[in-house]
Amino acid sequence: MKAIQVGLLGLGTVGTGVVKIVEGHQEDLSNQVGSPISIAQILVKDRTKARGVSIDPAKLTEDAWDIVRNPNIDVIVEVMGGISTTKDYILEALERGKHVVTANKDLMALHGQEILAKAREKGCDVLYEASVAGGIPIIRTLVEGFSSDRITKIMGIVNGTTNYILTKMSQEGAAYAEVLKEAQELGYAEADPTSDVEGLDAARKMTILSSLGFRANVSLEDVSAAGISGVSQLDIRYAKRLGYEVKLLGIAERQDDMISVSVQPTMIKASHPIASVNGVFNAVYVHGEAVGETMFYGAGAGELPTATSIVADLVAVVKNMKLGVNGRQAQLPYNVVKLKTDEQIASKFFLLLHVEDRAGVLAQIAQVFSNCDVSIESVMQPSAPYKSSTEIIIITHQASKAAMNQVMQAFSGLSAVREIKSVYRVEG
Ligand SMILES: NC(=O)C1=CN([C@@H]2O[C@H](COP(=O)(O)OP(=O)(O)OC[C@H]3O[C@@H](n4cnc5c(N)ncnc54)[C@H](OP(=O)(O)O)[C@@H]3O)[C@@H](O)[C@H]2O)C=CC1
Ligand SMILES: N[C@@H](CC=O)C(=O)O
Repeated sequence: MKAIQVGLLGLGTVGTGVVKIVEGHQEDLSNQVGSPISIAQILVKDRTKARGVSIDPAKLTEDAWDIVRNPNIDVIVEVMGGISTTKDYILEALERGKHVVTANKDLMALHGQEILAKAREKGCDVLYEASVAGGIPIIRTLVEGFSSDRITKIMGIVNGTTNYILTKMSQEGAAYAEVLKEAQELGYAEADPTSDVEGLDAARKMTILSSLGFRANVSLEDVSAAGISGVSQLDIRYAKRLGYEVKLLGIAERQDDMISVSVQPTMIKASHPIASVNGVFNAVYVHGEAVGETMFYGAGAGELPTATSIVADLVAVVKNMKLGVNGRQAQLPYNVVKLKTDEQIASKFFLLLHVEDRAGVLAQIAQVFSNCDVSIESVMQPSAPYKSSTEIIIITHQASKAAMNQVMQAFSGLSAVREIKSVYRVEG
């Protein structure tokens, strides 16, 4: 039985997990696909570096082209990261008839359509389950499990690093910078963690999920993104007091042919199942017209959870090879959708304001909301232990983003409002 030859691009956190699972589960994998799977060559930056697995040094190369151009390699597993050069390797591998499995959301969010078009042309598979939500099989679920339904909402915690940070801030009062360092040490964060904390990693994942879920050509520029670097301990404490948790949520909504996709720190009702998703765990809530509410949960980052998705894709590729049906999964989006305007995007909002401590201020503030057609659900003036009488919290009823922008603008010209400390979308 001829072994399937795999070329592994990258032997970091995820690549090491791939080697462990392919080697540790060899018998089971081979029984499933009908051939042994062999990791024949591995790309690294530095061949002399100590590795977390024992590797025959003869398999290591520092030149990606050695692998991409090797005629004996059947499947390329790309876990090196990067965009431009990595895209060249993948396109060349496809040109040469090799199948590709990747965890690279940056690449798939930016150049997915081009890569999938090449895969179709060449009759090759490009599978990327690990690119979103680590060990949760959410891509397969959206593409296959929901093929019969029309998805109207995808809402999720899709970045493990930021969820780890927010959880530690919320449960242990830990300092942001310290926990970020921990998340890096645990192998959760991106090479440049700015993309985690500023919401770009989640935005890339939401681009992928909304394209697949809505079967539409959503691009990264369509996704508005904000991260967690401005979330304070005070915000988290007030959220808790009001019965909410602060989570970095990706939210994609569709109504007929109009969509909106965003990533932002959000206050979610503590009773919503997503509010109790903690640590490096991710969860994706999907609402379909027919199925109603569903939710998927699991580890969103880390060596073995991510490698599980990679190796599952590898198994799918090899099964397709046996059936001679590679390339059929690379379906291109066919729905033409338009982006909702700020007038059409609605949610509840939380505002923490620093206001002048004098009579009549609340009436002035209420007048601004009323002028902008935003109705107020509740107002709270925190008492001890949050005893500054100059802080007020307002939660609105559903309001459009455009109307809230008008409120903000009006506050910036109102001396009664000294500072807009925080504004959050509210869900649940
Ligand atoms: N970490 C996680 O939990 C998850 C990561 N991902 C994605 O998986 C991919 C890999 O992530 P991760 O394993 O964490 O990254 P690491 O930084 O841990 O590993 C990257 C690996 O690629 C090698 N490499 C990088 N650039 C080059 C290059 N130019 N030439 C040769 N080798 C190179 C490195 O070599 P060397 O070891 O010699 O430095 C290293 O082995 C990324 O796209 C990431 O976004 C997706 C889901 C979860
Ligand atoms: N940095 C990412 C890794 C997985 O995609 C995360 O924290 O979710």
